Amino acid sequence: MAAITYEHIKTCKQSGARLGRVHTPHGIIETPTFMPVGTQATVKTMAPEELKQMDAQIILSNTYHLFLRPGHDIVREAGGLHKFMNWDRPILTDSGGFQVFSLSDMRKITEEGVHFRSHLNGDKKFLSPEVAMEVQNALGSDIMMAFDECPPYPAEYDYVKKSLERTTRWAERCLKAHARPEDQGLFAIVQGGMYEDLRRQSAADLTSMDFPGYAIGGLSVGESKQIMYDVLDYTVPLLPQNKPRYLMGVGSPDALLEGAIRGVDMFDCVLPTRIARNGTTMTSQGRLVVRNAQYARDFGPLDPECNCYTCRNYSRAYLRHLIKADETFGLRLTTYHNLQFLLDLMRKVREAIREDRLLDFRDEFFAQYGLYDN
Ligand SMILES: CNc1nc2c(CCNCC3CCCCC3)c3nc(N)[nH]c(=O)c3cc2[nH]1
Ligand SMILES: [Zn+2]
Repeated sequence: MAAITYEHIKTCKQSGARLGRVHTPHGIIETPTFMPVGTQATVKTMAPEELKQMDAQIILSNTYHLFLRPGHDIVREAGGLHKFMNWDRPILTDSGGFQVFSLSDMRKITEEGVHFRSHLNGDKKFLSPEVAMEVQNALGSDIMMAFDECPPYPAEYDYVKKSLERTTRWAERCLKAHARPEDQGLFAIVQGGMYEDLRRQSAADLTSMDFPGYAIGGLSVGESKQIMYDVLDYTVPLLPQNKPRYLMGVGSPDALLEGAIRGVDMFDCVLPTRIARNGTTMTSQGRLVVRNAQYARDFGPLDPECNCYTCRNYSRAYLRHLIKADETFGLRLTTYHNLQFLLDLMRKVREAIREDRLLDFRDEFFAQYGLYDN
C-alpha cells in the first residue's frame, strides 16, 4: 500500500478546481488546503493543540534547518519529528535545496550536490539527493520532497534548461535512495522557470517516473502574480489528475484562490506567521496593520467576520498595545488569527467547490478584500 494516495471527490463545474482528500500514514488532508509552516520543528508561537483547534490538517518542516540544528540524528533518536514536536497529524518536509539558496552563502552547485556554509556558524556543509533523503527519512515526514534546484528569477533559458535536467537526474537519485516508500511519500518538483517548453520537458520527465505527488517549484520567486498564473495555466494540466498538486511557497489569499481555481491542491507560505510578528494581519476586509495609531482606541475585534480565539476575546486596541510593547502574547494572538484566516479561507474554497460556485466566491472575496489597501 503506497504511503500517499489521492482521492478525487469532485471538480467544480464553474472552475477547474477540485475537491479531494490526500490519505497519509498520519491522517487525511482535505484539499485544497493551506499548510502552516513550522521551519524549526514548531509553527512559531503556536502549540500543537492550538493548530488542531484551528483545524490545521498538515504542517511543514524543513530538511535544511533541522539538518543544521539540532541535526537529523537527534530527531531520529527522539523517535522522529512527529514525536519530537508532539504533532500526530501529517507532516511535509521540504528537501532543503531552496533554503540553501535563500539562506546560506558561499554555496557551490555540482552534479553531486550543493556545498554551502551554514548560515548559523559558517561551517562547511553538503546537501545532495542522497543526503536530503537520509535526513527526511530520519525526520519521518509523511511527504518528502525531492532534492531540486529552484532557479533564480529572472534566469536565462539555457541556465533553466540545464538546471531542470539536473533536477530530473537528482529526482531519479532520490527515488533510488528512498528507503521506506511504504511509510513516506516522495513528491517530485517540476521546474522550468517561466518557459512553457521547459515546463513541459520537466513535467514529462518527472511524470514518467511515477511519483505519488507533484509539486510546482520555481514560482513565487519575484515574478508578477500574472506571470505565475500564466505558468500555472499551462503547467497544472500536465500533471496527473489522480495525484496531489502542491504549489510551493504560495500563500497570499488572492494567490491561494487563483491557484485553487487552476487545479492546485496544496499550498504553503511563511507569510501568515511572518507578517503576524510585525503586527500585520489578514482580515476579510484586507490587510490590517494593527500596530498603526488609528487603532489605539478601536475596541472592536480585529475582524468582525472572524470567530477565532483572538477575534472573540481581544480588541484591536489591546493587540496594538501588545505589539507596540513587544509582548510575546501579541505575536501569538496575531499569528493565531492569520493562520485561522487562511485555514478558514480554504474551508470556504472547499465549500464553494462543493456548490460549483468558486468563481462567484472569488469575486465576492475580492469585492471585500483590499478595502484597506487603497
Ligand atoms: C516563497 N516562494 C517560494 N518558496 C519556495 C520553496 C519553499 C517552499 N516552502 C517550504 C517551507 C519554507 C520554510 C521552512 C519550511 C519549508 C521551494 N522549495 C523547493 N524545494 N523548490 C522550489 O522550487 C521552491 C520554490 C519556492 N518559492
Ligand atoms: Zn480572527
